[in-house]
Amino acid sequence: MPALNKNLQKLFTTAQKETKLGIGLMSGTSLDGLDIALCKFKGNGTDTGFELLQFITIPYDNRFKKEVQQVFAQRQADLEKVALLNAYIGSFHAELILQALDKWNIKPAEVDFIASHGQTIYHAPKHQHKQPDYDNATLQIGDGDHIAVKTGILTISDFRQKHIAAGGEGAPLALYGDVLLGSKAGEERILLNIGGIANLTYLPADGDTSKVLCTDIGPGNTLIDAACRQYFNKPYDEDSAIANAGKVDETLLEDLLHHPFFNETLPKTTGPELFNLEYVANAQQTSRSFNINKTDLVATLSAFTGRTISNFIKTHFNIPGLKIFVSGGGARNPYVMNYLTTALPNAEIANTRDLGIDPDAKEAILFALLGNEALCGKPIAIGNNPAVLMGKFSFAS
Ligand SMILES: Nc1ncnc2c1ncn2[C@@H]1O[C@H](COP(=O)(O)OP(=O)(O)OP(=O)(O)O)[C@@H](O)[C@H]1O
Ligand SMILES: CC(=O)N[C@H]1[C@@H]2OC[C@@H](O2)[C@@H](O)[C@@H]1O[C@H](C)C(=O)O
Repeated sequence: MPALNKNLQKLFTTAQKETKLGIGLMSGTSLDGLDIALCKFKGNGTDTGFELLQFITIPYDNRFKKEVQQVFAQRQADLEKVALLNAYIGSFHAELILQALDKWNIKPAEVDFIASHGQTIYHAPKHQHKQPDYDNATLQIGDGDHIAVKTGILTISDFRQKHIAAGGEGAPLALYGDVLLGSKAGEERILLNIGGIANLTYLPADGDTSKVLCTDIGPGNTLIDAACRQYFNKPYDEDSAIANAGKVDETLLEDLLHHPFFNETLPKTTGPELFNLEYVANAQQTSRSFNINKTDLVATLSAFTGRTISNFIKTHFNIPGLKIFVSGGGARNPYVMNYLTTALPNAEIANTRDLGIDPDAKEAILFALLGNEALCGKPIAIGNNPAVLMGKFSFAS
């Protein structure tokens, strides 16, 4: 009988370990940096014991951001650049992981696995691309083999393709971790993540997973960031300084809200392919608000984020005793957070820190958890989402 490939032998041993050390990586649509979460897992599924041991966001420099922006969410892109970036981002992320491990005094050999999201460069759900011959599609780059070979650590990557292959839109994948880490019997909860795009997971008090809903809502920070980059030469509106100095243009705000995306059936996903400055320019044209000053524009876009999130929650989850736990960079945007508090007076709004989950680390933790499930979990049926284990395995040699 031929001998079992050594990688597979090691994989079996790793999968059966009582506790595992895993690194979760997230590089989101905001392109602010790489989130690296070092987590310890015991068990799997609803019995997952989890501890965040270390977390760091390593900011991207402007040169890297500009390179990725050349292809990010672009209908037309240089294919050579895509190929180069796929390898480059894998190697670059590996380098950042090694830097983080060195800082934390941990040897790569102590880490059982890396779960890497990669960098989304194009997200194309069918309701958005509308091409009859094609189904949902999404593309994340930053190849897993490069990470595995450069770090020497088993790497699990490209999680979204399985979700699409099994009938989903490839996102949000947050629901699997949100259900495992965020549910509490007797409490009606929403876990709201305000990243580039805002999404939420509804976790019912009775724990009935068929009632769980996880969906994108619309823009989180993406339009605010785009306007700050374009008109203020700033990566984002730090502490809402610009929005707080501006005045909301109600006519433009109303027009921004008129898009079929907001009436799509749930769950639905989106990205900066739709919510970009062209979207804003079109709304400005229809509402004849081209002349508003740029400070008012940032205020209006911030209100747009607050309005779409609060409208969504009011429409779908008008539930007494609702508790909302916020994560993502948008939780640091006071304008958006104040908007939500005012618009949702019946809900209690807190931070995921109250659940023991660092709000900046949440998405990286969720990918680490998906990696743990890929190694030793079972597919879980949640709502009408595909019951699948996701991720592709890359070995170091
Ligand atoms: N002090 C602050 N004031 C206002 N906004 C802030 C502040 N700190 C962070 N942000 C916002 O958070 C963003 C980063 O958020 P986050 O890291 O959650 O995004 P992401 O992970 O790229 O998004 P996604 O979940 O869409 O993939 C910044 O681009 C900015 O808009
Ligand atoms: C295709 C893609 O990268 N989508 C991201 C993005 O950022 C937020 C929102 O849009 C969400 O759907 C998703 O990420 C999170 C981590 C998710 O899958 O749950």
